[in-house]
Amino acid sequence: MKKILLFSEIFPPTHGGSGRWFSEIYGRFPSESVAFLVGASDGADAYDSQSKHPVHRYNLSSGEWGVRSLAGAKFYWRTWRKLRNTARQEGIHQVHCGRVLPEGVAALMLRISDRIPYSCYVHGEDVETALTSRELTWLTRLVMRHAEQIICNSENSFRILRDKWGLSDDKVIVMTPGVDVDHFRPDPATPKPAGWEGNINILTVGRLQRRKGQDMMIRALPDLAGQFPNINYAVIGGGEERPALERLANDLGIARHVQFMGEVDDARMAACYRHCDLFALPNRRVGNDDEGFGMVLLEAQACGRPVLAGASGGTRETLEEGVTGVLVDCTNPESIAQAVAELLRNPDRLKTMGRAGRKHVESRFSWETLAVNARELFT
Ligand SMILES: Nc1nc2c(ncn2[C@@H]2O[C@H](COP(=O)(O)OP(=O)(O)O[C@H]3O[C@H](CO)[C@@H](O)[C@H](O)[C@@H]3O)[C@@H](O)[C@H]2O)c(=O)[nH]1
Repeated sequence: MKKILLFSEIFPPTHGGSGRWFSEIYGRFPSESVAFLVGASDGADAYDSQSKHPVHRYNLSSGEWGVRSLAGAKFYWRTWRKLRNTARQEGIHQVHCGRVLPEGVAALMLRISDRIPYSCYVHGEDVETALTSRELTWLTRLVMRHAEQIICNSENSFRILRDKWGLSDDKVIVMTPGVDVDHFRPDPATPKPAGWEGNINILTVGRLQRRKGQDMMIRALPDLAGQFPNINYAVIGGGEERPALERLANDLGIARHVQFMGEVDDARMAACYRHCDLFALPNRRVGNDDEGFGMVLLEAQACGRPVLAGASGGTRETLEEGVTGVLVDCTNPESIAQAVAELLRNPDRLKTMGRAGRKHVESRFSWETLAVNARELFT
């Protein structure tokens, strides 16, 4: 069996969609067929000691993804050396890169030095934002040209590669992320999160970054709080936008309706999913940054919750529109407030949607099934 090295900066215990995706899929492969070379992070030792696969950690963060600056060239040189040593030590036959940049550049160097082929994952926003710089466009194209396969997370990402990058269909495959339907499941016996009792709770999970749209939901809150005085907007996740979001809530005079919960562990997060009245990912395109797929929408549906997603990027592929959730233009707070109010006035519809959501993700997005498909594809 060919041995794969999964090479990705983002990997548990760091929170993030791609890291969860890779650990769930490759973690189900036989122990002798996979090794990991992944980003160093706090708490990694405890995580790695539970892994049945060898895990190598390396500090892959660098502000410099271009190759023309000295710092960028040095970063790729160091990263290639680490990748080459790990590949030789583990007897690797193919490298799977978590992203085209920066991981793919080091994998291309390894292909030249050691003739080990590589494939790259594409998430949507990465190949959109690369188009904003000539150097990153050139580098991305170079990495993709020499890759065996490009694996994208959604039909939406597939279309970006085909229409904006001119990639041929035979090189690109769509393999969506999934959800752990055993961990994320309805369970009314779970205690309600603190501060939720007696409130209408709307939940968003994800990094606090502009494309996720937490700001738009906060802007919709003055209108919603006028109609539902006990509304509570719970926000799970950390990120660069937190100070701006807190200021916004204060400026709008609705800070008491917004609960910033920060990063929480999976158990606490599951409790929030289970008890929210509505899960919302009010994503929108910001510049070239757009949501590629949105695993949080699968997690909420797995917990039997109705979902609202922005009508942008690949999020529509996570839900059955009108059946398990709704797609809304989240570029303005008015349309969000209107859609949320309509849903909250109809608790029976919310219940039906939640039940349908659970069935939807069970039948299409369980990791077990997706991992079997991935093994057939890769080994
Ligand atoms: N426990 C915990 N988990 C968190 C937290 N914040 C985020 N997560 C987890 O991090 C993941 C977020 O995944 P996505 O919703 O998919 O968003 P992303 O991190 O921006 O991921 C990118 O890659 C994905 C895979 O291709 C894409 O689905 C997504 O659109 C985006 O491109 C989810 O599994 C979510 O549970 C937190 O505070 N605590």
